[in-house]
Amino acid sequence: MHQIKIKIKRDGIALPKYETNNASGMDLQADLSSEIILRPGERALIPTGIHIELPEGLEAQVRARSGLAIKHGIGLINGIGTIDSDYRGEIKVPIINWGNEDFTIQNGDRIAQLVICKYERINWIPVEDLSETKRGTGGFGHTGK
Ligand SMILES: O=c1ccn([C@H]2C[C@H](O)[C@@H](COP(=O)(O)OP(=O)(O)OP(=O)(O)O)O2)c(=O)[nH]1
Ligand SMILES: [Mg+2]
Repeated sequence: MHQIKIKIKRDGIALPKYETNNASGMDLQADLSSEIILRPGERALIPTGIHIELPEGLEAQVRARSGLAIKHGIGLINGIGTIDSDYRGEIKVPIINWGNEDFTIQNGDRIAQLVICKYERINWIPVEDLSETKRGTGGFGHTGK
């Protein structure tokens, strides 16, 4: 288990936690002074009140919660949010209401989840030719349905 530093903006903000024994994600709670109502099609950047310090080699991914997606059409505008290991700002969640009803977010609501992952950094080697493979340049449905 990695020990990761976390700074919370003010008293009363709970640390994100795993909800079950082997959950990969920790839910992120909205840190709001007043509720936000998202009309259908509206988006908002929701603060969480937390800042983290990841070591080189670990990133955090902000992912949607499937229950909110299925029940209310709530998703992340950016697909999966990337929290770089050198980011020290507040983690924020860019959410959108894809549903057809208003969605209300209150302080403390669990709006997304945070997954800590390993990442690799690379150097490019520019070349003229790449190795041959059976797939070659085929893609995007090339192997059939
Ligand atoms: O869902 C997200 C995505 C990003 N971030 C923060 C952490 C991340 O390290 C930083 C930059 O994110 P990203 O690289 O995805 O955005 P950008 O538009 O490329 O901004 P920048 O030019 O600052 O890299 O914003 C969040 O708080 N939530
Ligand atoms: Mg960037």
